[in-house]
Order: sequence, then C-alpha cells, then structure tokens
Amino acid sequence: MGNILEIQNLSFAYEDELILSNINFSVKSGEFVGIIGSNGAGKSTLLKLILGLISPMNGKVIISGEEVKNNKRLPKVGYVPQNAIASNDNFPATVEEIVKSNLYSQIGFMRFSKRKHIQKTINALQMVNMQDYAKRLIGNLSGGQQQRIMIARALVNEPELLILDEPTTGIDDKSIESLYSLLVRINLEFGITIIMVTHDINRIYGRVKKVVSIENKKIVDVSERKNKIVF
Ligand SMILES: Nc1ncnc2c1ncn2[C@@H]1O[C@H](COP(=O)(O)OP(=O)(O)OP(=O)(O)O)[C@@H](O)[C@H]1O
Repeated sequence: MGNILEIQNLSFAYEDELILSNINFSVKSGEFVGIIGSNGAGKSTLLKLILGLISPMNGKVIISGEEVKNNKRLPKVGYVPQNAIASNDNFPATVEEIVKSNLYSQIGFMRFSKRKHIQKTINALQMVNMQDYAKRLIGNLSGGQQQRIMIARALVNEPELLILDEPTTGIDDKSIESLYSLLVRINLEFGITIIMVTHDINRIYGRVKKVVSIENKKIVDVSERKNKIVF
C-alpha cells in the first residue's frame, strides 16, 4: 500500500516559540494511527498543519502525492475538530442539516442534485448507525451521539482520510467504548485511513495500528501493532 500522508522535516513556530521541530513520519493508506503526547506537546498544531489550516516554518505535508498548501481545499480529508460537540447545545438544527451543511461548504451547493445531497447524507448517517436520528435536533442528543453526527459530517464528502482531534472529550465511558468500535469499523469496513489525537493511551493501544508519540517538539516513539485488531 502507498502512503496517503507524508510529513517531511516539518517545523512550526507560533511567533518565536518553536512548537514542532523536524517531524518526519508517514501513514499508509488504510492505517489507523493514534497520536499521543502530553498537554501542549503540539498534537493539535500537527493536525492543523496536516489540514493546511496553518503553514509550516520548514518542511512539508504531502497528501496522496500532493503538497498541502494554506487554505487549499482537501476533498480527500474529513476533519472532526477538538470540542466539535461543545457548541451544539440548543443549536436549532437537525442532524440531517448539520451533516448536509458540510457538503455545501466544501463542494459548493450546485455541484450535486438535491437528491444526491440527500443520498450522501443518508449514507454518512448509516456509516455511524445514526440514520434513525436524521430529523432530531442535534442539541437533544447525548454527547456520544452528537460526536457520531460530527463524524458523519466529516464522512459526507467521502474522504479517504479522516482526522479526529480528541473525539472522546466530554463523553461517558460506555459511549467512548462504542465510539472507538465505530472508528475501527469505519477503518476496516470502508478502508478509510484514520489519524486520531487522543489522551486515552490505555484504550488506544488495543485498537490502532500505529501510535505516534510527541514530546518536546519531536516524535519520541512510533510503535506498530502486528496482531489483528478486532471490534
Ligand atoms: N494560536 C496560538 N498562538 C500561540 N501559541 C499557541 C497557539 N495555539 C497553541 N499554542 C501553543 O502551542 C503549544 C502546542 O499547542 P497544541 O494545542 O498543539 O498542543 P496539544 O498537544 O494539542 O495540547 P492539548 O493536549 O492540551 O490539546 C502550546 O504551548 C500552546 O499553548
């Protein structure tokens, strides 16, 4: 399998504070990769560099052979940002509207027929087992259910790479287990490559293929699992 992501000699600073220094790693198509590290280690910054939301000081990010440039659209990439669900309390939108809105923002409203929009939205909700909740208000769902909707929202554009920043924040223990099982299923069943930042070190080792650990601005460890992952 080829590499879907390559990070080469990547360094980044906020003003004069160096956050990441000469980071190198790659992710193969179909892998499930966890990124761990202490608070402030630079994990979210690394994701923002991968997404092209900020520009590196040195080095580059390559997705499917193409260098990521600032503000360029990345149709192959879905993103679930940190605290994605926190702003949804009392938000007057249905599940269906939240998922569909990502089609408008990323692809442009006119690109597909209305029927195609609806079908893509249904498909994304089915992938996270939330198709029965399409007409419900997002604010009426539990934290775990809301996070599934945020994942469907990221999946609606049919990405090859799904990036999640601490998706289990604010979710109860039982829902965390089922969220991880869902992500493993999305990875294995649909072949979508996943990169996930997490603090959940104990749970993550049983589930992901590769764990990249960042400390003191650098990658300090990359561990790979050889045995089969079950869900
Ligand atoms: N916009 C910004 N301007 C200046 N410094 C920032 C900015 N965003 C983050 N930082 C700093 O960069 C460092 C890395 O932050 P980042 O959010 O990437 O870490 P993290 O590993 O994701 O942390 P956490 O686990 O707490 O989410 C921290 O010291 C943080 O304070």
